[in-house]
Amino acid sequence: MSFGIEAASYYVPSLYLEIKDLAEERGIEPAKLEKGLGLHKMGLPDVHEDAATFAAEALLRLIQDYTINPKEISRIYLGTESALDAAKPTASYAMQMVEKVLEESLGERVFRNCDVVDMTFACVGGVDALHNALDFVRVNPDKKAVVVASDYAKYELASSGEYTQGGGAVALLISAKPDLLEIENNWGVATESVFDFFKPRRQYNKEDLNGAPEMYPDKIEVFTDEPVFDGQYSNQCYQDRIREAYQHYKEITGKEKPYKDWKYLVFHLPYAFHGKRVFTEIYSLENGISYQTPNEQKAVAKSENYMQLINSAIEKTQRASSEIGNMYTASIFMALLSGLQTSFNENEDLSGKEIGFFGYGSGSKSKVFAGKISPNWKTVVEKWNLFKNLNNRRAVDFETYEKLHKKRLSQSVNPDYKGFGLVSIETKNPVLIGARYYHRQN
Ligand SMILES: CC(C)(COP(=O)([O-])OP(=O)([O-])OC[C@H]1O[C@@H](n2cnc3c(N)ncnc32)[C@H](O)[C@@H]1OP(=O)([O-])[O-])[C@@H](O)C(=O)NCCC(=O)NCCSC(=O)C[C@@](C)(O)CC(=O)[O-]
Repeated sequence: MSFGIEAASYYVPSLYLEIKDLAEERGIEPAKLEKGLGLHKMGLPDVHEDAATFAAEALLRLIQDYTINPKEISRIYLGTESALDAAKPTASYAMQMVEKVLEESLGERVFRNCDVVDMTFACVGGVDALHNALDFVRVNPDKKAVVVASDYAKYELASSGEYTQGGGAVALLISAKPDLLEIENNWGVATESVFDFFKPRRQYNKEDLNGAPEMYPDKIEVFTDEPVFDGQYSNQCYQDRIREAYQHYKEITGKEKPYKDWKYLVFHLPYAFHGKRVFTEIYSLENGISYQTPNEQKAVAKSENYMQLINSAIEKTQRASSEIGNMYTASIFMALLSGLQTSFNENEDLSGKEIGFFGYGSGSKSKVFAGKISPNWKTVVEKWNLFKNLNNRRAVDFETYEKLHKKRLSQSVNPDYKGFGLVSIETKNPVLIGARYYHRQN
């Protein structure tokens, strides 16, 4: 029996900022961001959007595009590091929004008996959700589970993370009928507790907080959506963890150079070119290439053989990331969608081809695993129109971007938006303070 991804959907917010506009305002050479890191556009949530609306959009599309009976979904595991509450899972908000839409046709509370939970380990939380969902269907082959990865990657203005911002969600149906990708049960894992990127509770004066200061006492301890991070150290941790997880994968599978069998190498992409920049280490180890300095490592990236590997196995998986930016937990899945959509558009036959995955989450953990493309993969991909949809978004100017970032806008940039949106956050009723209310605009 085989297990894996039966169907997949995504949601990307409809606003974006051109990276060259950001570069100009911040005094950064655009070529560094475009040619050095592979960034072109940065996806941005509108005023009414957050990780819960992203997740709800992706979940609803999954159900509608593939005519799934929601009552057959036994579990919804949501990977996120943009949780809206420290107790009530973001998955419960997303589930409720979708239930409301389905109410008319299917009756109240279609997810009444569904087991819904969030999973958090920075960017690898979505892969953890996938891993657990697969374990669940392997034990219960007649059941289905949904994985949603949803995040808003936000950094402090003018920080080195600012140009990598992005957001959105990917939803996957996991079952014993893997029409898209069959996933094997071998998981290379590497974990080390480090402080490369994290979101601690921090104390603020209420006037320094974004949003609605009237909601808060004078001093408040909150989790903010902007991380504490050390960019170059986080790159090093990412490189170390994927090397260790890949080594572990080799040990448990007995495969000698597994990457050579993989049609696509799908990485967690904090920015488009990250995978190809860090994989030089594993590539060198596998091919007996030694280097002493960072510059010598960079030279490996320019070698003819490595360039060939990038062109055939990595470049197509980067394309969506260049248009969106970091999606944290959803980035690795969007990289998969990007590669498959490109192959679909180019009429390639991927049936039976193997794909290798390199997940990473700061703090830190990596998971390396692999899957095989199913003969039916095109029937899943034909619903996506990924690049067409990315071309239909609305550009905002730099001033609007900064206002959105500082939460200084009270009206949506796109007042005619269609879809899920936050309507209000309770500020008065003491037993409901902070409760979030959503609706769907048709
Ligand atoms: C990612 C960094 C560190 C990048 O940091 P940086 O300082 O912006 O860039 P850099 O110096 O590392 O690289 C710039 C590249 O542009 C090139 N360049 C320079 N100028 C030009 C030019 N004119 N024309 C063409 N190319 C140019 C330059 O040569 C170099 O390319 P290379 O040669 O090394 O391949 C920064 O953006 C950052 O701090 N980001 C936030 C943290 C982050 O994304 N870390 C990534 C690893 S950790 C991770 O992935 C987890 C995460 C972040 O997603 C969170 C989670 O798990 O939840």
